[in-house]
Amino acid sequence: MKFAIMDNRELDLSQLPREEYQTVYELSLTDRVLCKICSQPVKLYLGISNEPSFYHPNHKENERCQQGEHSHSHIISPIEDVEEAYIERNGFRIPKSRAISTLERPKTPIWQQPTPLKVHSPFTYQQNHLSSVLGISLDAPQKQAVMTISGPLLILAGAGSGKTRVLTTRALYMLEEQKIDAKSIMLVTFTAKAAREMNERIKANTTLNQVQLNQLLIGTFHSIFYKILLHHDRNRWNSSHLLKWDWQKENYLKQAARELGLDEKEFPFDQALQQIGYWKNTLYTPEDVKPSDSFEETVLSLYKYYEQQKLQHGQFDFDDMLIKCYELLHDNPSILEAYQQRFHYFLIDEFQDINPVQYKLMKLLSSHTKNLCAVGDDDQTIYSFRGSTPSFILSFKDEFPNATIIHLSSNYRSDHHIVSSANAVISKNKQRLPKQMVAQYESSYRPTCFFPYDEEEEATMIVNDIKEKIAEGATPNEFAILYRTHTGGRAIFERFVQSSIPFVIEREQSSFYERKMVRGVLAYLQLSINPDHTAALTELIRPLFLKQSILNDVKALSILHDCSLVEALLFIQGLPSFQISKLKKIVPRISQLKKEKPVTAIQIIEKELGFHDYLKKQGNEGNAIEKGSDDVNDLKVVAKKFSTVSEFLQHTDHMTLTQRALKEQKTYNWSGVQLMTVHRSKGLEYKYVYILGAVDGSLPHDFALESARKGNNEFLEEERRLLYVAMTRAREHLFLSIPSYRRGRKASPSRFLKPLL
Ligand SMILES: Nc1ncnc2c1ncn2[C@@H]1O[C@H](COP(=O)(O)OP(=O)(O)OP(=O)(O)O)[C@@H](O)[C@H]1O
Repeated sequence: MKFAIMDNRELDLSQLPREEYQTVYELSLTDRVLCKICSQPVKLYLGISNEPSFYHPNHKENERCQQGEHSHSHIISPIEDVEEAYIERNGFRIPKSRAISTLERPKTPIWQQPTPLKVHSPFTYQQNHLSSVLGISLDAPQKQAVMTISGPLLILAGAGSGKTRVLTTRALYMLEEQKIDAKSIMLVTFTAKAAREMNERIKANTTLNQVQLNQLLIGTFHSIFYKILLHHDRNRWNSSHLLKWDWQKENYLKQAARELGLDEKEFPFDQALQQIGYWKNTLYTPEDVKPSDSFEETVLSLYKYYEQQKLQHGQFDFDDMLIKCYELLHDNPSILEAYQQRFHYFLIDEFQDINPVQYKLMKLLSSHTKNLCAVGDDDQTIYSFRGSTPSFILSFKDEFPNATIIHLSSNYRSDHHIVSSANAVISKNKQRLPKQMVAQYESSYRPTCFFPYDEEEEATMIVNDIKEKIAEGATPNEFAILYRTHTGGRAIFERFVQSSIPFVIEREQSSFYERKMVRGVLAYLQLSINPDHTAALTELIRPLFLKQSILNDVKALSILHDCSLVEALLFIQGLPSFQISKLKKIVPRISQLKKEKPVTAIQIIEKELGFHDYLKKQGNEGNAIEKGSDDVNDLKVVAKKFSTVSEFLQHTDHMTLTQRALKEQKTYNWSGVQLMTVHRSKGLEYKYVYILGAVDGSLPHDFALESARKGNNEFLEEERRLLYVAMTRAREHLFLSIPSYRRGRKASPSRFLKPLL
């Protein structure tokens, strides 16, 4: 049905501006929207596959009223309603009441049909000759990869081509057929999960007993090389000396910042830590670094201090596990020899993500036998910010001239249309080995783009689509929703919290509302409702450019003058005159904010209450990936859905507490729809995959576009690889969301998809 009544106003979906669909949808969930025919509550359908429409949850009622709407269509023609909605006064047409539907055609498209991606290459089935090795079926290149044991070997395994199957079968083949001593094999993975999986698969297929199996070394780089360090100096490398958490490292950086006279509250320490990690993983000591700008110059000073402090306190971090192990082996030939006597065969998974220190370690260890088998896909390098680089794959043949290179190019995971469109995307990268993945089957489904209005509607449409599919028999575990950055998952997380569908989110992820800038804006709103909100006042100190030490004065002043904490700001002594006049302007405005619509209140906070200046200052500090202004724009997208500040704050509190509770849960249920960043999805596969925000600015990320504008395409290529990884996670159904608006601004489809649209 296209018509409904809400608060005595008629809603006509052909006239309703698209930006209001989400609000009407949410109100329809609370029975505020009524059927035009029978006056019973109706819901708004907002999904992917069908056009939005009003419907009765009860099927019979729905049919009856639908027929009623058709037969009475002349009564409810939008034109007639338009006429009725106006009165003439002094020659002007004035609306009788504030109608939610506009009379002009909305500028945003009412509804755009989901569009399948154009797939240019037809499916040509090439039947692979499969044969069995130890009962595991393999195609010819897979088999060759399994059976090539001696010498350097690079297995270039495209997405879904059976890399994991090959690695585990290869290990089994070495143990079972070649009778190679388990002790002499080292298998390195990137994640503990991958290591566990390989272990289990090998265990399930081997005839070796547990003791023999335990001699096979399978682990992550960190676990393996940390064990070596521990073995050589248990005291020095005792885990109690490990700087495990970022906050521990940040403490050192903050100490250094204080000594350097940096404004501790303003500096992006997380970004600095990332930069230091990058230098360490590329084996750049503080002495080797040549800073390229003022930010790097500052970080270099912090880096020096950080390393000195660690040394003084006998501590180490995760990066040191690899660096110090490399130094140990490199500087002590006898120790290296001892390990070389034990290990003769080396297998490395996810070789495309190897960083210089990891590469050097493996090269050194395998230098005696050169039995180094690396499995990777240069198209899936997505960790360059940690120092990973595809260059080790690209130059493998130069490093090992007699290396065997095997290409696995059959994709067993995904349907032809998914493989073919992913091929079309990645083929535009320049820094890659040319190759094409070939699918093994074709289905009637096409990867599909759909066009929500914004992030909120995107989340609603996806959750409803999943509900429909579950009703048709799918299970929640078969779905994954992928986003570019953690903040990109905010709306979808909220929609899942409000739904009854089980879902799983990365556990360590903090709530969007706990981000620094968001906390800052919310503090104004919280103080507007409660001017004695101590935590909010603490947050407000930073955007007001006041010293944290002033907080105690403010508390004392509020007792002395018997006023609220906010009012006490006006009694602070000794401030420069510009700050006094600023506070005189800001303090009375804060209490008025609660009368505004939340989105208007945020605009006032930004423009009139000085938050914009604060943001600008933050923006200059080199935080390229996650800008504070983006967070504020995201917050405005949420705020738009609420009509009062207190409702909005209730929502933000509820979401923060829910996410905190998830984080703190002792037992965790891993079953449900998976919500994760694209980075996290690597190596995984799902029947249904939804990619959020396939628009410029999101995927590719803004910072990559910015970098490309300055002539550096490196990051843009990595963004394309991210999209490739995301698309190739899907087995049968792939949905790409192209919202018309993102962060409140008009968005355009990802440039990576343009050839396919
Ligand atoms: N020879 C084969 N016959 C049948 N199915 C296969 C074969 N090889 C791999 N597969 C299946 O293809 C899918 C992808 O395999 P796998 O996960 O090992 O790929 P991958 O190369 O690790 O993928 P990615 O790098 O994209 O994560 C799995 O479901 C696997 O069982």
